[in-house]
Amino acid sequence: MYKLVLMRHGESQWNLENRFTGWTDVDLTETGRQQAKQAGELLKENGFEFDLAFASVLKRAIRTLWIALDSMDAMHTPVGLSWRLNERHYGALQGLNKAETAQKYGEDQVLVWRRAYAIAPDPVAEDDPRNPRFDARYARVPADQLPRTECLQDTVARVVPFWEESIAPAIRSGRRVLVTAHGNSLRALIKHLDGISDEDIVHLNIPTGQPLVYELDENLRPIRHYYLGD
Ligand SMILES: CC(=O)Oc1ccccc1S(=O)(=O)Nc1cc2c(c(O)c1O)C(=O)c1ccccc1C2=O
Repeated sequence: MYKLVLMRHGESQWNLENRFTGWTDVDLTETGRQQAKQAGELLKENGFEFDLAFASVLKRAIRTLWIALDSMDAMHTPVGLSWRLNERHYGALQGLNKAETAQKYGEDQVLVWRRAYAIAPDPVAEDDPRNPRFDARYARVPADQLPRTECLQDTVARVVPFWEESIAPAIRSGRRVLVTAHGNSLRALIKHLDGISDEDIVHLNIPTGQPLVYELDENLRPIRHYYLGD
């Protein structure tokens, strides 16, 4: 039996302001840092150790990992970063809060988007500064793979290959793996692991800063999962 630990980053500044964040590189709040520290302490108290950790290339996930590893006294753990673990790209919604979104697009459109699996918001324009192609951290990503908006289906389509190519092989080789990522990129991973339907996945909400432990059989099929600290 293998164990895999997933963790959503702690509270960020734009979580607090109820803004769509997506690929915007906002940092953790002090509360978010505390959550990461407590998660690390919980993992240590429960005897967890890791041989490898993964995170997105967004600082709120990386810092969550750093703080958790630090409180486990395990900052020597090798870390793999990938854009494929980034949060869902929210296109032109990035930066808007609840009022601005409703004002700009109307409540009806918001309700459609909330429940949709395969509908993406308006993309950021090619020359919009928010276009990932202008960000050095994505320089080595082929331009046709870089999103300017995403629906949840798009996020699943770019997270699952990372699972197949990087995370699953590490687990199969006997490494104990920790993944710190985002609400929708973890939804994508969990959808794949548990075989959750397109309709149901939009209702799955993963709490921030709480380690989620998956026990996997020899074929990496989930046997059970539980949150530490419950
Ligand atoms: C709790 C909250 O205030 O959520 C916000 C934050 C910013 C804008 C709108 C809202 S809301 O109150 O309409 N709720 C709200 C709104 C939305 C979503 C969502 O999950 C949600 O809970 C989406 O997933 C979502 C996904 C893709 C496009 C738009 C939305 C969206 O507009």
